[in-house]
Amino acid sequence: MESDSDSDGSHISATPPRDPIPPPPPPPTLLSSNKFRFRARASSSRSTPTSKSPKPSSDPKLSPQDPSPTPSPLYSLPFQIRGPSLPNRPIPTLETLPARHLSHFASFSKLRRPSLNFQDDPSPPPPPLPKAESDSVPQEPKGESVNSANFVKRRPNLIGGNAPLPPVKIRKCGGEGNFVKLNMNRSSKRKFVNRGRGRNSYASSGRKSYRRGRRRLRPEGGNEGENNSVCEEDGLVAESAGQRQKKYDCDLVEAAVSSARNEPSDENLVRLLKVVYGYNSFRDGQLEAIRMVLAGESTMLVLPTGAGKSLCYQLPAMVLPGITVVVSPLVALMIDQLRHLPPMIRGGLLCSSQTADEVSETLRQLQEGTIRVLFVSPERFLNAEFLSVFSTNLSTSLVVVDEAHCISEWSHNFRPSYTRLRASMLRARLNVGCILAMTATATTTTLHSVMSALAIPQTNLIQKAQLRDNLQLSVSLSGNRMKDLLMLIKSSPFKEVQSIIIYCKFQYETDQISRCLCDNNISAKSYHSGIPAKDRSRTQELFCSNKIRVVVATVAFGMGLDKQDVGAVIHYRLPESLEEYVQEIGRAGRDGRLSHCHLLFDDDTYFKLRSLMHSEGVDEFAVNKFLTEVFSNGKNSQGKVCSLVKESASRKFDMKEEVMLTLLTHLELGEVQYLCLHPQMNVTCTLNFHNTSPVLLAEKDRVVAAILKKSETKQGQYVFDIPTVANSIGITAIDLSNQLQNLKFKREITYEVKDPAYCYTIMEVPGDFFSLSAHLTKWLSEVEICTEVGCNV
Ligand SMILES: Nc1ncnc2c1ncn2[C@@H]1O[C@H](COP(=O)(O)OP(=O)(O)OP(=O)(O)O)[C@@H](O)[C@H]1O
Repeated sequence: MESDSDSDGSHISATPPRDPIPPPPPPPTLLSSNKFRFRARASSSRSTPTSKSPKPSSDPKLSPQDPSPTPSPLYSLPFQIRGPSLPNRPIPTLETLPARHLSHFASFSKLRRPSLNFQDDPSPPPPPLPKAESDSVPQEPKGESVNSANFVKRRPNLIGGNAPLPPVKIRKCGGEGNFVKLNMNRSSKRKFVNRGRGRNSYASSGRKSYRRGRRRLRPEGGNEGENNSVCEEDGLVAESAGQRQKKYDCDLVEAAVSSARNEPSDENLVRLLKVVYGYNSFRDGQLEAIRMVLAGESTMLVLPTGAGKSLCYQLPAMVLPGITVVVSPLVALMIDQLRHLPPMIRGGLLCSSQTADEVSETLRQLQEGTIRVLFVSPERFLNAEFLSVFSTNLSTSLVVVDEAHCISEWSHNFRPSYTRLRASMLRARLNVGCILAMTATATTTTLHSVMSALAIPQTNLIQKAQLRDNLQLSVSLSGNRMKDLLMLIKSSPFKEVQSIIIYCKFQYETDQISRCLCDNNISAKSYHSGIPAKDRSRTQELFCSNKIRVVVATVAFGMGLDKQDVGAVIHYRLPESLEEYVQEIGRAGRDGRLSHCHLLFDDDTYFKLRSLMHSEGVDEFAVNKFLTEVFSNGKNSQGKVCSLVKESASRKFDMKEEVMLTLLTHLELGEVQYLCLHPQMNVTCTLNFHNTSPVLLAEKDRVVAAILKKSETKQGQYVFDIPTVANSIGITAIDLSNQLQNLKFKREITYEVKDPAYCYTIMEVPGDFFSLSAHLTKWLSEVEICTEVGCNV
């Protein structure tokens, strides 16, 4: 019933509402060394005009006969599409340039639409795009809704201290790694067989096992995976993880950990790196970060995607005495990180897709000290059972906040529940002094707010250059995106690319495009937060093991994706901000090879996005109405759990869900604590009685009696609000759902729950709703302004 929201990525919100208003004064610069090395360049002299005539296509599905709407190039056209099935047709490109020429992050809303009169462009305009006529090429739907859900927030370490260190005990391991078993896979009939030599005992009891390293996943009795194709993790190291794993020598590892504990010198750390990972040297920024963490210094680490941030907590996790807690925004990301832990580090994860038994088992192993690295979602910090484990004598040495930019309301991935992650809270709840915040993308303002929330001194920022010379960027104006996308993908250089990610804005688009690609014999799958977690996870596996060529995804895909050989990223629509664009193209070419990033630009999306940015502002009246509803139970609700159904509230107040959650989080964590948020849950229950009559059952069971009292009956079914029934008999919603489970187990009832809702307890009713609404609205609009202008980037 409880929904942590950690499972689907749907809570990775889009940028908070924006308002294109003049920029605020720049916040203080952090460190002079922090500068991204992108250079702004509006146009490139490398552009080469082309004027080839279109030839008829031999591809029956794409017969370009119609000289229809001449695509207006924004700039000259260096980008040629040639292929057997296509005419020599230039895709009109805005620019083709390496990624390092990107300007500092800024909002796309600030992009000035380049003039189309070619006055800057001495070259003749390109020939018209030929019209492709194909049954399998659907036309762009007109008038799409833009309201889609897809728019998506010291105690010193003991090294060198006096505290006793636990003995260095390295798990005797072969090639096995950390298994992830989640009930999200329960419905799958497929079983994956671990080809490693052993298995981790910490794993909970799901049905599907994953193995770390190169995903050698073999479906039992299936064809897929028979060739055991391997997901390349590291283009720099030729040998496979399997080969590396064989080289583990537990005694050597134990000795290396022990030396690093006694003296965390560079030499000892490099030795540990070598014996555990097989790498000869640290990458830029890694050693610096590890040294800081081992010295108990909270650190902000900004390294590009694929630069090796994970190693900066994995290695300390082996050396530090207490456990390492890694906060991650997505279950898929946690699973991936868990899989990639070196086999000698025991890992565990807690997420909403696990059963109560799986959660209890993980917590038990945590208390026993079996788990060294625990992955959790930020919502977990609302969970009393989880926090109670840390109030015992469990020693936590390090908290890692992965994708730390989600903390900042100025960031493009702001996630309200990340706001909870403050140094004071972590210190109070986990008794931890050292925090490592990691991100690949952050503006100066984002960094500033993350570091201030986590009390990371400005001097403890490690930020390395984000040069990605191997990314070739291009843009084309597109009249019919679907058709142009197909042409693009079937033409050089994209047709030679094995792994491609296509980013879309809307969920329906991803499904539509993947179907269209499959119709055209291009293996593709869609990925968005509306797809069940197990299917998304399967899609990611298939992509990583090169069983499918294309993933068509919303923003939900890619954070933490460790696939080195993604050869192309195509943006089907303009992303909302340059920051988002940079993060998404960063998934290409992590193996250092030349990779291609193409953006299909169109006026429609540009104006639609721009108007969205104007229209998303929340007005004071709506905030006032929202507050009135939130506190509608007023003082009578003392200690009782109130709920606000997300979907209906969003419609009623015309507010996006993440704006509502932002407001609620502010009401909890602002200057005055007006409320206390609980985990989100489905609050509407529809129940059927089976064996015993409801009245008889109610005589023996007070829960049933309360249900009968507080329900509406609809066609013989009892419909009730879970918090209302729980409040009426003074139990928690969790207790209530446990009792319902019991009754279900005894075959007395069956029930279904729906309507995800924010749940909270009122701590204090605001005295003046008007001034609070004014304050909150002002705060939100400051966020908007700052996000709009890219905040001093
Ligand atoms: N010192 C090193 N030498 C060689 N390879 C390394 C080194 N450190 C890390 N790697 C490899 O680089 C790859 C990427 O590492 P990792 O996944 O930690 O990157 P990341 O920075 O966390 O990326 P993302 O931002 O996408 O999460 C991994 O395969 C890892 O084994």
